[in-house]
Amino acid sequence: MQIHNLVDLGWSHYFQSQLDLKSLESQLPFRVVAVQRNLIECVGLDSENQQKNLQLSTYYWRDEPPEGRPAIGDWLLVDLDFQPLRILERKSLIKRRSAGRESSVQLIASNIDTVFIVTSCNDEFSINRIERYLSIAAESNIHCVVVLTKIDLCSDTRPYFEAISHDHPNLQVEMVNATDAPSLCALKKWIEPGQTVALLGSSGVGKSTIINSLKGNQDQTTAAVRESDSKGRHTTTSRSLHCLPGGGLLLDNPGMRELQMIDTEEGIKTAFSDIDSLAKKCRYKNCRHTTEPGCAVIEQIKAGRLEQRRLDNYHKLLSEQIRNNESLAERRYNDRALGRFYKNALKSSRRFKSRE
Ligand SMILES: Nc1nc2c(ncn2[C@@H]2O[C@H](COP(=O)(O)OP(=O)(O)OP(=O)(O)O)[C@@H](O)[C@H]2O)c(=O)[nH]1
Ligand SMILES: [Zn+2]
Repeated sequence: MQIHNLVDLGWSHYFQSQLDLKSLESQLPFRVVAVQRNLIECVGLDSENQQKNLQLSTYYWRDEPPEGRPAIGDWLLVDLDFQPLRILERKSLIKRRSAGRESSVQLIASNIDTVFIVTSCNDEFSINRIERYLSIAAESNIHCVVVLTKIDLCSDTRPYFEAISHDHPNLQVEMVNATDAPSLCALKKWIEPGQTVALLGSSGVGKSTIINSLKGNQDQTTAAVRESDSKGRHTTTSRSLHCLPGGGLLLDNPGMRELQMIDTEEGIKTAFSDIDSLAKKCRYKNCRHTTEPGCAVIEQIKAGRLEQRRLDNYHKLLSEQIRNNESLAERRYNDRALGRFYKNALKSSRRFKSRE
C-alpha cells in the first residue's frame, strides 16, 4: 500500500491530542498493520514524510501483560531511530479469551471504528453468534453492521433478514454477493478515508472475498467452501490491515472459530439493553429471571413480547464471561503467588549463603 499522509492510515485528532509539542518533533507515529509471533509490522512516515515500513521485534514488550503489547490497529510512537517508545491510548479494543485451554487475553484488533459482522445466508447463520459479536463490539462502543453474504446462492434471503430485524430492528443489515464488487457499494459509506473497519465472522463466510472485491485484486487467498457443512477451509492464517484504493482500512480476522468473551459484562448489557432494563423492574434485586415471583423478564416472555432464546443467550454469554474472568483472575493470582515464592526462595538462599 502507498501512504502519503497519516490520515490514510486512520490518524485522527484523538491520537494527535495525545502528543505534546516536544514529542511532535522527536517522535513518529506508526500504525501496526500485522502482528506475527515474533514481529510487529508497522507503517508510517519518516521525518522526511516518506512512507516507511517497520518491523519491530516483540522482544521489546516481553515483560508487558497481554493488554500492554501492540495489537493490530494500534498506533505506536517511535523515536527518530525507529525504536518503539509507547502505544497510544486506544479508541477501542476487541479482545477474547485465548483459544485453547490457556486462560489469558488475546488482543484481536485495536482502534476500530466499525465492525462488519459477516455471516452467510446458509446454515452458518446464527442470531446467537451475531449477538455475541454485538456484545463484544458494544463493550468498546464500536458501531456494528451485519453483512449477509452469499445472497446469490440463496433462493429466499427474506427469512435471514427478518430473523435479524425481528430481534434487532435498529441494526443495519447489508445483503451482498461478496464476489461481485458492485454489490458491495453499500458498504463503502462505513469505509470512508481514515475509517478502520474490522470484519468478524466464522471461517468461510466471505471476509477475504469482501476485502479482495473492494481492493479490486486477489491478493488474499480464498478457498472453496465444503458443500456438505457449508464451512470454509482455513485459508488465511494471520490478521492483516488493508488500505483500500479510495481510503479507509479493512482488518481481516481469518479462521476465527470462536470469540470467547472476557470482560464484556457492560457490552452484553448494552447489546441486550431491553432485558437489562426489564430486569430493573423485577421484584428481587438479585433476580435470575428463571422462576422468581414478580420477575418482569419472565412476564414479557409469557406475554410473547420477548423470546426465550434471547434470554437464554443473554444468560449464556454473561456466565461465559464470568467464568473466563474468574479463570483469568485465578491465573493472575497464581502467577503473583509463584513470583512471591521465587522471591522468598531467593532471599532465604542469600541469607543462608551470608551465614556460611
Ligand atoms: N457465490 C458466492 N461465493 C462467496 C461469497 N462470499 C464468499 N464466497 C466464497 O466462499 C469461499 C470462502 O470465502 P472466504 O472469503 O475465503 O471466507 P473467509 O471468511 O475469509 O474465511 P477464513 O479466511 O477462513 O476466515 C470462497 O470460495 C468465496 O469465493 C458470496 O457472496 N457469493
Ligand atoms: Zn427477573
